[in-house]
Amino acid sequence: MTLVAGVDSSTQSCKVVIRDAESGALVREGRAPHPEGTEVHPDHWWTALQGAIEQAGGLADVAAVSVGAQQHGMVCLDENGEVVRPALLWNDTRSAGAAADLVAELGGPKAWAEAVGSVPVASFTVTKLRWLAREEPDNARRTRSVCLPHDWLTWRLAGRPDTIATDRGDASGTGYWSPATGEYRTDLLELAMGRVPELPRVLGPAEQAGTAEHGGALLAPGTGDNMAAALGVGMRPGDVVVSIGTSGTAFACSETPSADAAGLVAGFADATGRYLPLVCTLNAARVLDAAARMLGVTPQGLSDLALRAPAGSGGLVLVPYLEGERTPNRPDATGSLHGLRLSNSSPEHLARAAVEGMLCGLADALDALGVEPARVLLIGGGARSEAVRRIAPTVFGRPVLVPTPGEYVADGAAKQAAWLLSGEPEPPHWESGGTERYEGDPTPGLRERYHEAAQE
Ligand SMILES: Nc1ncnc2c1ncn2[C@@H]1O[C@H](COP(=O)(O)OP(=O)(O)O)[C@@H](O)[C@H]1O
Ligand SMILES: O=C(CO)[C@@H](O)[C@H](O)COP(=O)(O)O
Repeated sequence: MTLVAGVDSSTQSCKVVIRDAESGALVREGRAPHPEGTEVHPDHWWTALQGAIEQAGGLADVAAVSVGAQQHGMVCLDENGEVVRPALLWNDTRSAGAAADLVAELGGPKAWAEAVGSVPVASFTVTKLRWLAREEPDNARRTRSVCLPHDWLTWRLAGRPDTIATDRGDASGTGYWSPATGEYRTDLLELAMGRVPELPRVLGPAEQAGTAEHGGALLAPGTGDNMAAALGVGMRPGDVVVSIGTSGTAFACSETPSADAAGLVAGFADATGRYLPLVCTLNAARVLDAAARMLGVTPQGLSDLALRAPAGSGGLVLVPYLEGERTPNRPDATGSLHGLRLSNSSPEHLARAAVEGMLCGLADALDALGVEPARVLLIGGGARSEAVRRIAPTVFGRPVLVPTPGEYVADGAAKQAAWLLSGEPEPPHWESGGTERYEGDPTPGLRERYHEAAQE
């Protein structure tokens, strides 16, 4: 049996799956937590990766490895390859002002959408580099090269060779690489930083990034976590995937690049050579964590409570902007409760309002994609909640399919590794565990009440 490993180095944790390259059967797996915070030293990702690999029984018998990771994070390296400062993550909003400045300086949102497929908000790497140049000029001067979380981990697995590699998917989240042309826009980096640091080489979908320093496994290009999830879940044309992790994302696959001047849809590339229009919110699974904490219950307890309350939570609306928000672009917003009455002042109503509020944000994300999906697939840690699975169709106004709970980002990375080994033109097709279908009547007035509350 030839084994491949896939890594998901996402916001909250690192997961490793080891699968049979031929059938995709799961052989072993491991995981380790990441520290809290929106600014994290990459060494923590490396430590977690080592822990997860060890728990998964090591990589000694693995033929190829691929790393999927959280998108956008700014990793700055000095002339010796040392990390200049802790990475600013995708959910760090301190560069919101820099984003607004950059958008204005290039001539507005349309100019950015045409240049790189996306209008940058604080999540995008380019805005973090502008923030660095303005707020930490010494660190900006010491920065010789800039890369992303998955690029850095792949480079570390390779034993820190002279060059760093990335892929189309993750490059498309920088704000200085164009999915439409497949080229870096170094003029935009110049605009952000006043100079152009060294950048990773952008590999094709099944191109080799290197060889692991220990054990000699081949290293596949890796990609951003959403692109890896698309591959892992076996996305088909017409599918929309809604992922409820630390971020909430809704994405479709497309044969052509997109450029939304309204700035809601990020025009990413995917991990197969195609495109991945995507809408991202900052507030997803952690809204449920916060609600469970406030109510003093476990995630299971929150789900039980939410399912005991009436649809629409008796008019109670929770606007879930606990970390500010990215879509809509409201980096300084906070969460709020609306419509509180004696009749809905119960743990059950609050639990349901948290689930419904979080899902209303994702329903808007789904709508913003502007596609009529043939299937909506629900994945990510939050989809493990029974309440989320049962309430989602009543908020989205359409049935949802929930694949067997699993680590679809790590699985997609494992598929990339198997693809590299196969040398085939398309990634391997592995049998999936099937999906469970959830249906429910749309809740009257829910999204209207949410929109009214979110605008206050
Ligand atoms: N049964 C559950 N019910 C509700 N939330 C859950 C459940 N299991 C996991 N989660 C949540 O999923 C989140 C982690 O999801 P994950 O997709 O792994 O995130 P990320 O990829 O951003 O690190 C956590 O916030 C966790 O609380
Ligand atoms: O910023 C985005 C997408 O543009 C996020 O989706 C990050 O890629 C983090 O993902 P998770 O840790 O929530 O999976």
